[in-house]
Amino acid sequence: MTSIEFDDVTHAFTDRPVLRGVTLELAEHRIGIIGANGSGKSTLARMMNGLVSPDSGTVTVNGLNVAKNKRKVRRQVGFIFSDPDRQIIMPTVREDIELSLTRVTKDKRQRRERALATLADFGLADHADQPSHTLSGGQKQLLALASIMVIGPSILIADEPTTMLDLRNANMLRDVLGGLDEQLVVLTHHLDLLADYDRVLVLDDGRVVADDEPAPAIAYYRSLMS
Ligand SMILES: Nc1ncnc2c1ncn2[C@@H]1O[C@H](COP(=O)(O)OP(=O)(O)OP(=O)(O)O)[C@@H](O)[C@H]1O
Repeated sequence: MTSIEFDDVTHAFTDRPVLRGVTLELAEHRIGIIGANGSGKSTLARMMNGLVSPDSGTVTVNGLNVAKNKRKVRRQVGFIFSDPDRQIIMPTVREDIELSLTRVTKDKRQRRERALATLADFGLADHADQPSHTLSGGQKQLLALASIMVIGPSILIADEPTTMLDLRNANMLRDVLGGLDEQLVVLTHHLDLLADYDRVLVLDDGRVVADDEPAPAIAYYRSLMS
């Protein structure tokens, strides 16, 4: 069982407060975070793997203070963004997965075997030797996800993972994310994505203003935006 805890976390960029005393314990399997542009969602998410550190308060992941244990935490917390091109590094699809696997095994043959098995798991088996930049947007996002999951994180944070995808690919990614056993935290403006999640938080101006099941949390957000 994984857990992410925020204890009275504040943060400001230059002088502008972005998070204002956030206290949370996130232990559910699938959690959504919604809120207006600039409400602080990405900042909150980036604190979960040490990309941003709090000005005051603490963030703890599986019992580890993130600010003091960034390396250990990053092995446990995977992160995907809207734009998979930010995460795809190698010329071919298989090589990209193999690069991630250098963190897991030194054995080249094992890396190749595991890369091919992972590509099959993520529906990319037929694309193993394709140049990564020629994949469709949906396939690129699957590759970015596969490259993260192959390292074996216990938590996945997805920051607007469907923003660049058409409806078919967004639905496909929703299903792939929904099938993961790992704890999942998704930030999104695609509210439908969260319909069967366990918990949805609404952020507004750096504060958690609703924390509920998806339907009431989304209804609250809609009322806030109207
Ligand atoms: N590196 C930075 N330097 C300065 N200001 C920043 C930085 N990162 C974020 N901000 C500011 O912090 C505020 C919160 O940004 P954040 O990205 O957390 O919001 P968000 O809720 O994820 O927004 P969106 O839905 O648009 O992605 C915004 O006003 C943003 O301009």
